[in-house]
Amino acid sequence: MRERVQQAKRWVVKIGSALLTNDGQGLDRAAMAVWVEQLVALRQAGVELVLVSSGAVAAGMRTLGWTERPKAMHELQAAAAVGQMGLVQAWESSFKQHGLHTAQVLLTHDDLSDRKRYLNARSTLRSLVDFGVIPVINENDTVVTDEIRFGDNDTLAALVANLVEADLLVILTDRDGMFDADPRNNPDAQLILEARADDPDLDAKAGGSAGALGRGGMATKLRAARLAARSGSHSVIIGGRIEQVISRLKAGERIGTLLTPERTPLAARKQWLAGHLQMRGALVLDDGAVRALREGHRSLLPVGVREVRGQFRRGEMIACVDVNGAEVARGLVNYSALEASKIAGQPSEAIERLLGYVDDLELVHRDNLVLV
Ligand SMILES: Nc1ncnc2c1ncn2[C@@H]1O[C@H](COP(=O)(O)OP(=O)(O)O)[C@@H](O)[C@H]1O
Ligand SMILES: N[C@@H](CCC(=O)OP(=O)(O)O)C(=O)O
Repeated sequence: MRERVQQAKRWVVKIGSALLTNDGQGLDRAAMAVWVEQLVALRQAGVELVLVSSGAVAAGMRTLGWTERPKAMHELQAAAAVGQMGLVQAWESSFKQHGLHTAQVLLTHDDLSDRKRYLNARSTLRSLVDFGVIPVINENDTVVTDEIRFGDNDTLAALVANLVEADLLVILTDRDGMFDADPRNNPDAQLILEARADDPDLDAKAGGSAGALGRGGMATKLRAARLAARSGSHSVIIGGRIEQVISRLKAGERIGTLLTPERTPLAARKQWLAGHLQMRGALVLDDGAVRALREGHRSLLPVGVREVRGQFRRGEMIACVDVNGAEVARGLVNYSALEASKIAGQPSEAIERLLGYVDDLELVHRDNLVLV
């Protein structure tokens, strides 16, 4: 089972508040340096990495000299604004010692529920990863209202795992993993080493609320693992203070709690694509493009499109049909109908000249394409 962890090519690593701030005593830079060392080694082993870092509120509280987590939203938001500064500075300076750079990405719920913003966030994160930069993500606490909060970064991390199509979500927390009862009240609780994410028996075990600093507790971590499993990602819930935790996970050691999905990432994503979206229009492909999709399993480039039918926006679902109107594939389109009609039949290098900008070189990326 642990070979899936070893083989995972794209990791999202989430670090909780309690862990990062050494139970509220301010950012634990020494611990951060140790994780960074291991994360750098992961990168060197070819793993693509996205970090989700909590701790803004906890770090801000410390800076402002507050000892108790405030309840009022505006106070929490103020603390987050103060704390986020130190948080990203600490990550940047730690990665910089290894010659790597970080990028701050602050997201709200709206950014991931709107298709267009979702695609934009996805391209930006992918580009950052391609440039060798480590995205450090947190919720945009200073602007969110109650209705649009993720609230806990476990959920945010799972949605990021969906967004970047990660094969592994690692949730680092202050316990060794998920136990069969809350270890705060049950000294005999046993660590769960492996389980199916969708196992209903887990719900009763992941009870209890969060610690004094975190927001989620184990229930949100379980929910996060289930969300990540929907796009085929494995999750590990594990203690961030375990010695060499990340390197040992990478080496396949059976530590922490591994929660497995029922399907592989691509199959899960494509099933979602095939079943869950309404078709908004169609692209008529020439024979070469039909072959490239069917036989080469390639992305659809504008050059192979003869005609654009219907009205659609970036991120919506369209059908790809051959010249006789027979459906070849369906997928999420990277350009609106108007933009698509301007670039249809043209090489991808011409997109910038024709539109004045380039979102993607493909009209439909093969990861977002299902053959029918
Ligand atoms: N079954 C369980 N196994 C492990 N921890 C649990 C369980 N149920 C509840 N918890 C509690 O969840 C806490 C971790 O959640 P939280 O405080 O939100 O941490 P983080 O800041 O890492 O997100 C643990 O300290 C633990 O007391
Ligand atoms: N965005 C918040 C994190 C929310 C939170 O507390 O998350 P977590 O500690 O992961 O349960 C912050 O940076 O303080």
